Amino acid sequence: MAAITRLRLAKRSFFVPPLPTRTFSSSQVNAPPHAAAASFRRGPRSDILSKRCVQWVFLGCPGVGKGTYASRLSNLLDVPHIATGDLVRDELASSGPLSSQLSEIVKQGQLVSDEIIISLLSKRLGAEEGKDDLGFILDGFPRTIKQAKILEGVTDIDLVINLKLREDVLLEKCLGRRICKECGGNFNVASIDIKAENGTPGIVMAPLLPPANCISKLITRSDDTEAVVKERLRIYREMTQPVEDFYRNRGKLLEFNLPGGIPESWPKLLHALNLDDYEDKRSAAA
Ligand SMILES: Nc1ncnc2c1ncn2[C@@H]1O[C@H](COP(=O)(O)OP(=O)(O)O)[C@@H](O)[C@H]1O
Repeated sequence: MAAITRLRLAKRSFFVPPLPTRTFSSSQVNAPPHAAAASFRRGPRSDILSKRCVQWVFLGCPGVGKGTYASRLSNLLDVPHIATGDLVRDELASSGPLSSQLSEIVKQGQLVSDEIIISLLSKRLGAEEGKDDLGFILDGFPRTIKQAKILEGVTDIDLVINLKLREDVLLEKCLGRRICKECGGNFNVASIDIKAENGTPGIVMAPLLPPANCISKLITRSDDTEAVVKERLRIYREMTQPVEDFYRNRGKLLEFNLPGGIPESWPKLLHALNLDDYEDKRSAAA
């Protein structure tokens, strides 16, 4: 566990103050920008456009799109995206000392022990040592109250983005997930088109299809079967939902109801984070 103290990254250029909890949904596009994100605007222009530090966490059920949006934000803000699910899968693929133990746990949709996850995370953070301390975007960690407390003991998290989507859609999205075994690209063949009913809004999410050269190389995650996804959702409710309360009570939780697929959700997420013109400003400053 000592190695996780590497997470104590220096906050250099930016401080994001604690923020009130609020829910952002598609119907609230015109709501005032998120309090934490508002500090982006308050910062001097040089801070906005040059290197800055974020220490953010993505929470959300399996299939909600944590990896997709965390990776997009990581590219936009130029900070490392650290996904513990990827660390587990890399360890499995490397046939390292933990792989046979991990294989059974992951196949059944169970959580890996806190000790193993922290050891994998510490190893990954070790790879960042010596690089600019720009912060990080964590995806898939913390997933238990114990992990959240360990993280709190070693560093300050500025913001926790809690992505939300209805459960029937989560299942469809997990079952539609495909990965190209050659380029590592993530795709989704599920086509979601649920009509509005009894006051519940409908939702449309177009498939994210692979390019022609990936089609013959697509694989499915071993834990993306219906039975295992349902178990992962159950475990999320039991073990990870309390982590939402942990951050809600600390005023750090931004709830974001995904209004649809990437083309609809991405600009709204940027708006909720008060980052909607960040891309333009960055290119203009380049
Ligand atoms: N923080 C964590 N604690 C325990 N197990 C984890 C953690 N992160 C990932 N795992 C393991 O890796 C698997 C895949 O994780 P991830 O890709 O984040 O899945 P999901 O699509 O369910 O969000 C999990 O089902 C779990 O077995």
